[in-house]
Amino acid sequence: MSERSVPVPSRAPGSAPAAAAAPAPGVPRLAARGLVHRFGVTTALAGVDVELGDGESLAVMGPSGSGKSTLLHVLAGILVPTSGVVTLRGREVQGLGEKERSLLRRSRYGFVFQLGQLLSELSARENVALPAMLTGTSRAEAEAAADRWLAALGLAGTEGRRPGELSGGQAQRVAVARALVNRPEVVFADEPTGSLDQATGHDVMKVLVDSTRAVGASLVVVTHDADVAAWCDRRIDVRDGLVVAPGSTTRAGVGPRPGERAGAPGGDLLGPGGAR
Ligand SMILES: Nc1ncnc2c1ncn2[C@@H]1O[C@H](COP(=O)(O)OP(=O)(O)OP(=O)(O)O)[C@@H](O)[C@H]1O
Repeated sequence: MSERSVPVPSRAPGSAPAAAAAPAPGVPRLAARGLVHRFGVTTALAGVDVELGDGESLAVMGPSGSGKSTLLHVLAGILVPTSGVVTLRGREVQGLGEKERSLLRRSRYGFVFQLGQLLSELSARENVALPAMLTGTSRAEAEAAADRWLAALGLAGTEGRRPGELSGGQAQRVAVARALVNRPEVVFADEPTGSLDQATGHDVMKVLVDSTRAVGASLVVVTHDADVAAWCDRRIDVRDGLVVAPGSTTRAGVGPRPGERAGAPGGDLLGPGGAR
């Protein structure tokens, strides 16, 4: 798809800019070397190396218990690895304190998890606005940005609804909007379609991949589903805490995505008449 066809909302005035400097040539956006993570006597990661380029999407596959979620949590600074190094644009982050890691996660990363992650007492608008408010954007500006994101992802008219009043697919689109409202550098998604039927999961993956790419973010997707992994530029397989099939390409650059007609414009997230 054409990146220009994705209607990315402009940044709200006064909203927190991505904290990143311009990327240094040859430095991966996110990288890990020799990651080991143990939970007591269980070794969840046994020495993982991984790199993620600017704007690249990476699927992490593997059987249950192989270490996929642990890898995502360590890459995202949710967990501190037992040993090994994680760098964001060349800067080590695994040694940061909890407060700094929390700030890093809020301001430079976005997260999409399985269904049920939205705050049930808040409206769709408030759920999306929250990360912007947590990084210093005023409520009015954050909610205006939230409305733009919801409209861009095909959810105009649902702003005031609570998660319980949304379909599963709509709720995951709200989650994608929430992950992107701060224009993160990396989006981490753990089984983002895990609770959805195949057709709805396809729609959510399309929105996730297209909109993440449109803001220039890189994407890590943990999944059991090869169809979900096929949306990503690259795939790694994790077994027993090790990467066993690094770098196999699942979608050779420009080929149509699953279910997408060859030659069809892929990025019309707004539907007919919705582009601005
Ligand atoms: N908080 C924890 N405490 C103890 N052991 C844990 C914890 N989290 C994960 N583990 C163990 O670490 C290993 C890797 O778990 P992880 O959740 O990363 O696997 P996974 O590949 O994501 O699995 P699934 O696909 O089932 O979600 C497993 O043996 C798991 O039981």
